[in-house]
Amino acid sequence: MKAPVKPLLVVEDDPGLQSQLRWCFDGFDVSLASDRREALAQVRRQRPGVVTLDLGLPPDPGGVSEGLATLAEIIELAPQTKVIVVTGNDDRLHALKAIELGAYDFYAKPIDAGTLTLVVERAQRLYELESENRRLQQSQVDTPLRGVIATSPQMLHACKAVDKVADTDVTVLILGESGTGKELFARALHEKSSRSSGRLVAINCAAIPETLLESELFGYEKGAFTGAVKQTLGKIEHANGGTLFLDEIGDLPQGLQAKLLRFLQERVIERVGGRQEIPVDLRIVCATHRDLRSQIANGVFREDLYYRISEVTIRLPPLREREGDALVLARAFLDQYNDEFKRSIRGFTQDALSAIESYDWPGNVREIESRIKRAVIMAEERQLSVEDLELPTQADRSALSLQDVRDQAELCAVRQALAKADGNMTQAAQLLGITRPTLYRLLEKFDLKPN
Ligand SMILES: Nc1ncnc2c1ncn2[C@@H]1O[C@H](COP(=O)(O)OP(=O)(O)OP(=O)(O)O)[C@@H](O)[C@H]1O
Repeated sequence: MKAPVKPLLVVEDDPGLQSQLRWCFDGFDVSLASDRREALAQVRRQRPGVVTLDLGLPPDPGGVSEGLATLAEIIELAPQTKVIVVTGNDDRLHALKAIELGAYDFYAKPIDAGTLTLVVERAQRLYELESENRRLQQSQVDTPLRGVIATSPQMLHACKAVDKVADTDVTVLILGESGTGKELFARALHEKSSRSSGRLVAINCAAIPETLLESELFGYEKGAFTGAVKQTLGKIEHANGGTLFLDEIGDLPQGLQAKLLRFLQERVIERVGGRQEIPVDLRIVCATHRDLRSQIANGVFREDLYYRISEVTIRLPPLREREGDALVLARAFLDQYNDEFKRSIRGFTQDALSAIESYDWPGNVREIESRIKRAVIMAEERQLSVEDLELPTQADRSALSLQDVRDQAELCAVRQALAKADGNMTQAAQLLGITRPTLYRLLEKFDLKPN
């Protein structure tokens, strides 16, 4: 079997060295570039694993400014590529500068083809290992559902549930806090189902005023109300043959709950202002962040509708309860936004990793995504820090300890009581509802004087 071609880019402006280097790397597909523009064009085209880069390039062949600028741009464009800079003899200073900028290694002229080949092969091996590693990491986080990134057992369980119900027609209720991925799951469920060639029509029951929601869902006939100038189909009819996603079902007004229940039981609708029963064949997926059972107990959600919409319930846990998912999501969003904004940020500082793991993520995946996106755009260093992510540091977190909060409240109350009682200990103790000895102990604790 033929070994795969390994693209290698040689950036060198000396024609003599170009022809020497063109043939000396066995097993590599060598391309040549003699200046920055050509080099970047080749990197874009070939995506080489390794680049050898002469630092003395035109228009500054006697210096290093052009070579270093080319290096910086190659790393920006292809952060995974290993760049070996070729320097003049005895030019350690610039070689070290290049390493600081992100070069993988350096090699001093005069060129010895055998030694340079060894350096290039070693770089290529590392490049391949890292690529393989990334591929493996990616396959570990790939779940059976498109677009869903997760490694925690809780989320893999939810993915499996989607897999099992996708091809049935059962009504699915997806529960979870805001930003946990309910809509993402609804879309994945639709795509996996036999109705995927039909449409997925989504409607947010909380975002549309009650007066409009009925006609949005069921459509209306011409003349049904002022402004109904032509017959209009509703979301339910639009979803015929596909899936209807009712987001925030817990906010569906009670009058419409009865109408939806009727549709679920009989699978026919009547447009607003119409008399005709229209059969509709679709699958319903609902989602809510509300606790429907307590809404039933409070009389705001119909129990019969609840049983209809929850033939299968899938719970998406909040991010703080998913073991290991925050880090996996953070890395995946970093890759995504590096690509999107053409940045080359290489991971997170150790403090940032700890902060990501220990933060509560009240906005769940939506919050982690937007924090990483903002940080990728704004960051000035090569790694994202706690400050870039605007997450609480260890110091902030300990300042919020319950004991500190209690102490602060106690201190404030004691000061107020002493001020009101004008330093009279008996009165202050009465105001606080404690004994005088306890008040004395508090004064000692906070190093306060009665007056
Ligand atoms: N496991 C995940 N992997 C990748 N992206 C995710 C994941 N979960 C959620 N997201 C992304 O997070 C964002 C919020 O997700 P989504 O809108 O599905 O949440 P939701 O639970 O429906 O929120 P809400 O209740 O506020 O409508 C979307 O951009 C979505 O793509």
